[in-house]
Amino acid sequence: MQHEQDYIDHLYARVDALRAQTATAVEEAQRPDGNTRQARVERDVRVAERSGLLAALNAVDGSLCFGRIDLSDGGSHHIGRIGIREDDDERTPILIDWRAPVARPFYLATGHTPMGLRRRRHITTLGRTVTELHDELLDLEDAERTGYEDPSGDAVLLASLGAARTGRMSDIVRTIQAEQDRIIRAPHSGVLVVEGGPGTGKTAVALHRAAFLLYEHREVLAKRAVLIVGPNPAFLSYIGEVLPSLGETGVLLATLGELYPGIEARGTDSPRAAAVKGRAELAEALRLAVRDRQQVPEPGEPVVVPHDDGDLVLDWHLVDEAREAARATRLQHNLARPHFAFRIIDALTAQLVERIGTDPYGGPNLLGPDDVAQLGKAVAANPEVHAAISQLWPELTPEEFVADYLAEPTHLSEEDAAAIRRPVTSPADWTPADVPLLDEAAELLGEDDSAQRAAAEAERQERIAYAEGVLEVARGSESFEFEDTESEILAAHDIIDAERMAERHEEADHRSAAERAAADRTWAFGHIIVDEAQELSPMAWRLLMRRCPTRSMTLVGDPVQTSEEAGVGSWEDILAPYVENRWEHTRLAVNYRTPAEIMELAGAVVRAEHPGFAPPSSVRSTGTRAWARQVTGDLAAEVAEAALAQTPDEGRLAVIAPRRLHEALAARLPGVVAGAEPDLTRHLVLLAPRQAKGLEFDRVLVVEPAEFGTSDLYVALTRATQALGILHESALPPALAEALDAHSGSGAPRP
Ligand SMILES: Nc1ncnc2c1ncn2[C@@H]1O[C@H](COP(=O)(O)OP(=O)(O)OP(=O)(O)O)[C@@H](O)[C@H]1O
Repeated sequence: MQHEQDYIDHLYARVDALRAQTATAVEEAQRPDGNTRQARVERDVRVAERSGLLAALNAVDGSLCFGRIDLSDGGSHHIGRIGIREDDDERTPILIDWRAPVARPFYLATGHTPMGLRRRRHITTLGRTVTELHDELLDLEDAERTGYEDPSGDAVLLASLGAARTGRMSDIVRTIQAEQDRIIRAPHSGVLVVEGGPGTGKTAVALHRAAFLLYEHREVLAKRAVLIVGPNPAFLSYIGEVLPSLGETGVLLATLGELYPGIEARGTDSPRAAAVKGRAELAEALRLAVRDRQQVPEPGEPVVVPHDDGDLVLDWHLVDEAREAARATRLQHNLARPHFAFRIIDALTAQLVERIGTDPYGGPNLLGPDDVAQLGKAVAANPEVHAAISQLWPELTPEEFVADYLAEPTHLSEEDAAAIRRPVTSPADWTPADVPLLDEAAELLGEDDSAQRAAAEAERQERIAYAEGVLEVARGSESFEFEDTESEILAAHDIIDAERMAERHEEADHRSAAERAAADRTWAFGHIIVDEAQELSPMAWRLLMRRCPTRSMTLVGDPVQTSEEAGVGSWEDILAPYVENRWEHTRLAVNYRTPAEIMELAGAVVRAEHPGFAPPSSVRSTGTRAWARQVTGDLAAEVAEAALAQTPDEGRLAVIAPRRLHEALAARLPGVVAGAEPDLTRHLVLLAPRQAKGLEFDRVLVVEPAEFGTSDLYVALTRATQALGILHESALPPALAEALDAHSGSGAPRP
């Protein structure tokens, strides 16, 4: 133990030295040092490089090193959250990043396939103090014993699974299991689907995969960013600390409702409305609705444009011709509009030329080319003409267009139109299901961004000039001790081309790639991870696929837990339109969260609907069975009483109840606000079943389960890591009652 303590002390001494050095460098670099270009360049380089390093060093403090592998050839490596090198001439690695190939046997080696290892050691620390060691012998011939042998090999895993929850997901880097490791390190390209029941570590694996990909493909991914899509804001805050704890910040976490810049979709739809808005047919309906906005007057009812030299007339024939010509460009609505306008202006000018220049004696038109050009300009500048063009082919923003469409939906059955008909009168009315419609509209309408593009090119030139200065400085600056020599922080030295450097650092824009991506609807992400992927509608998939033209994606989900009516039940249905059958499917089968006793109940509930259903097998049992109690008095009062009695001092309790009970419950539960985004860091949390998706708590009280659909009930029952109780007024769903009875045959505890 002392030996490990000494080693860890040495690692921390190195980290402290690096940190002090870095903090001073950041401080110095931030000091105003004149306004010259060179000074600005130097300062930006230093601040950017050192701040990134400092953030990573701070993130891993207290949990730096967690393992050691002893090799058959006598060597050994310590494994940690980041890589660190010694301050010597060889820059000897003294801590190996868990993502490096050298660390891989730590996760995969078995007695059967030892991968060159003699021993695997788990090091547990509290702050900087080593508290426990657990060794696994992988070479059974090896007679040497350390006294820390863990014959089962899973003491560290079981301790972490049984630990009290904090309301924030923690990383699993110490105990990644082999089946999970293979997914985390799977190749970057293509679509990988990870399916598994509740608690099988899908979310954990997805997040560690993001960290791994950022390490392995930093060059591309730091520039293009990784997008992680989760079901709701509470879930994102639940998982939000996992990547920073691994030293990674270059990731954008977002719900679907946040993926249209400028809109915060906080409104709610009825399940039926969300389902209709999510259907793929909406794409065609919107396309046709855009065409409907390109109008021609009825025959015999021309649009008349008042003019000093006599009214100008836009009849059916003339407008139709202009419209066909504009459509023939195959440009999006707003981009084709100038073509339409040009034809109309041309035709109106011809009318004027005809009227003004006609030779009363029958000769050729009296106007010369200059006169005609002059008239054309006057027509083009005429506000009445503009008004007529806008009436026939309006310039539309996606927001205006979708709001108009929702006020009067077209190209849908009357029933579907009625389900989604709703005025959008303020930005607060937008719902998450509207976001894919807005995005679709933006694609159909197009944006005349030629001015922005010219400005961007000018800015790019400026950046290249600036990067030349950056290179000068970067070449002279010292490197860091990160073991990862490919790290973005280090790589400034290797880059010889100022143009690439300009693209890569984009120093003129101080936002990170993730920040820039968040503000840009057309951003192409380097990789997209979708959690609870089964819930997304076909329209949402269209949006996500547009954000990832390379189709480098990891989709994790569990079709059995689908609760959204709009959700797509099968991976084939989701993916076939985009990648046909070119996608990998992989399954996780072990439940690390829910004890076996609870999982049996949850499995029975689903089996009542799907007889062949096999839930994932739980890795542990607690010996504590679930309990249920029928309430005859005031349900909210009894739930509150039970919740308060059982809220742990350490850890978390969730009450999962139908929304209709939330106000009554919130009134009785301290610190709980009905309708608000739940604060998961509180010891007691109130949730509707759908808000519970993806989350977990030490204890869970499920209230009135007869009001939940099967998948919602399955989700609710599988959230507990320790204990589950059920309180109900109405009869229990029969499958649940039966399963509880089977348990109580052996005496289920009733509090
Ligand atoms: N290898 C592991 N070591 C330690 N803990 C793990 C491991 N794998 C998973 N866990 C833990 O198991 C719990 C469930 O994991 P996670 O939330 O990722 O499951 P999930 O499959 O996404 O579940 P759900 O479908 O219910 O959302 C988490 O507490 C996670 O930290």
